[in-house]
Order: sequence, then C-alpha cells, then structure tokens
Amino acid sequence: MSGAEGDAGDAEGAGDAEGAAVRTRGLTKRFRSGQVGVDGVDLLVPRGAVYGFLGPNGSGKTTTIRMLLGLVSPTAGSVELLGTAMPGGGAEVLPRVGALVEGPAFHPYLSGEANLRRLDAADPTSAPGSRTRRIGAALERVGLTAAAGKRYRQYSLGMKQRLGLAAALLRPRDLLLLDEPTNGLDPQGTREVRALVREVADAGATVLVSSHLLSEIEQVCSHVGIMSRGTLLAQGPREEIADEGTTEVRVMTRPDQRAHAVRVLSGLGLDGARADGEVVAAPLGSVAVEKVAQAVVGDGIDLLGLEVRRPTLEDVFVRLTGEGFDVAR
Ligand SMILES: Nc1ncnc2c1ncn2[C@@H]1O[C@H](COP(=O)(O)OP(=O)(O)OP(=O)(O)O)[C@@H](O)[C@H]1O
Repeated sequence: MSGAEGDAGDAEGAGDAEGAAVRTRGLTKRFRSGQVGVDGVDLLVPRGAVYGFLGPNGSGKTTTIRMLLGLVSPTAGSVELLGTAMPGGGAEVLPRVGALVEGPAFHPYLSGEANLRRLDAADPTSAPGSRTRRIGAALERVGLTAAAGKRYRQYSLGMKQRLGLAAALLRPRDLLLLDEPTNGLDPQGTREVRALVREVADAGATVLVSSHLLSEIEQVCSHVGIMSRGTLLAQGPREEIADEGTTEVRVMTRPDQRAHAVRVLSGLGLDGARADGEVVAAPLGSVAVEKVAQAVVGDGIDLLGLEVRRPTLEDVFVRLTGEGFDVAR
C-alpha cells in the first residue's frame, strides 16, 4: 500500500507518475470558515486505472474533484490532469475530460435531449453534422432514450444522474471524473453505472469515481484511494490495499463447544481467537487452514462449518480510521 503521506517512492510504485492521468501534490482547501476540507492530498491516478475515490460523507471527495476541474481554487498545492497543469491548462485539457459533478448546469424546462443539444452546441470542437447521432448514442448508453423528451425538472434524481453521465460521455474522453455517480440510483441503475465505467475503461479511458458506498464501487476498481477527514489515508492497487487487512478463519461449532474451540485455536498459536456471535474467529496469520480443521476435529469438536474470510476494503478502512464506513444508504 502506498502511504499517502507524500512517500514519493511508494507513490511511483502505483504507476508511472509522469504518465499519471491525475496527479496532485499537497492539494489543500481551507474554506473561509476556517475549516480545512482537503488537507495535503497527493493523488496519483495511473493512466488506464479505474480509481475508486472512497470515503464517508464529508471526507473531502467532492471538494477534491472540484479542485481537479478548476471549479474550486486550492488554498495550496498543485493539480495535473493528463500531464497538464491546472487550472492554467484547462482550455487545452478539459475537452478530453468528462465530468459528473453535483449540480451540472441543466435547464429545468428543457428536455434531457434538448439539454444535451445545448451542451453539445456550446462545445466549439463538436461537429454539428453528427450532433443528433452523438446525442442519441449518449442517451442510449445511459438508458435515457425513453425519457429523452421529458423535461429535466420532471426527472427523478436517478434520471438526473444519468443525464449528467450522458453529458460526460457526449464525446470520447481520456479521463472521466465522476462524483458519486450512483447517488439516487436503484440497484439496477447502480449495476448499469458499474457496467458503463467498465466499458469506458475498456475503451482506454481513465476513470476516477467517488463513492461513500464502498460496496457499490469496490468491485469495479483497479485502484483505490481512501479519504477520511480531508486526508488521503491510503492509495494504490485495490488488491494491495485490501491485503493490508487481516485474513480470518471462522469456525462454526455447537454453542457448548465454542469455548473449547477458542482454546484449540489459541493452542495453534492463533492470537486473538474469540467467540464472535455464532462462530469462533481468529486472525489466520501463517497457520494453514487445514491445520485448523484437523486440530478442531482432532480434539473432538463437531466442525459444522469453516470459513476463511479475506479482508475487505471496509475492514481496511475501519482499521485505518477506527470508524465504520457507510454501508447503506
Ligand atoms: N463551501 C464550503 N464552505 C465551507 N465548508 C465546506 C464547503 N464545501 C464543503 N465544505 C466542508 O468540507 C468538508 C468536505 O466536504 P466534501 O463535500 O468535499 O466531502 P465529500 O467527501 O464529497 O462528502 P459528500 O459525499 O457528502 O459529498 C465537509 O466537512 C464540508 O462540510
């Protein structure tokens, strides 16, 4: 795992920093109120990554994404998108960047389709001749074809999110920055967003996608960054981050045999063996799981089940912060 504390050596290991799609150094935002929303964040999103930008509500994800896009000016620190310094290089690089951020400028009385038409027409680099086809394709990709003619103000939150995504996808992008794209979507919509993220990544784009719901996004990410209270606690390839957690063995026995099972596991050198609800659990360490099974059965305990539980990102998050992650809406 790359420590987020500006450990350049580790951070380079997460990808070629020169070829990073997003690179920030010491990115900081102090609001007028004096509150520090983002504090010294060194983001490194390698090209081609799907980077899950994870953290509970209020941890600083939106403010960071807004600073990446030049919508909020940092108090300190620097931003590079696709190798170009922001905000100075915005005119050059932003056409290659699609963004979904809260409150996009959609007109409430125009239909979804008419809104996209306006946005597309405002883009000096988009060809008018292919506009209708481009808009139709974007609406189709986000599943809004049927609601294309409905006024924006009549859209549900999920439909608004989809239209925001369609706007981000109006043209081919090298980088997509999506702030909470699954907000307001039902499970089916959430699955569709994941599929869409996979699709644009497969086509070669880099995607940074924020979420306060780990479970919604974790499976689609190649990399993750974990935010808490304005700081980036960890970032790197997802597998490496998850490996920082502890693999546990969980033994199911009859209730009257649990204390006995705890003793057997402790006898194998598994420190921290304990009865945990219906099971007896312990960090597995370097002990092979079959040894655990043999020892339990060998000592006359009825082994009703055995599970090896690999650490999830949520376990890692809880260990790093001492706090729970939002797991439900
Ligand atoms: N304009 C502002 N003025 C003062 N404080 C702000 C402002 N914008 C955000 N904050 C504060 O900065 C912190 C980070 O907010 P931010 O919206 O970046 O978090 P987030 O991780 O995106 O959360 P969420 O998932 O709820 O959007 C919060 O404590 C928030 O209240």
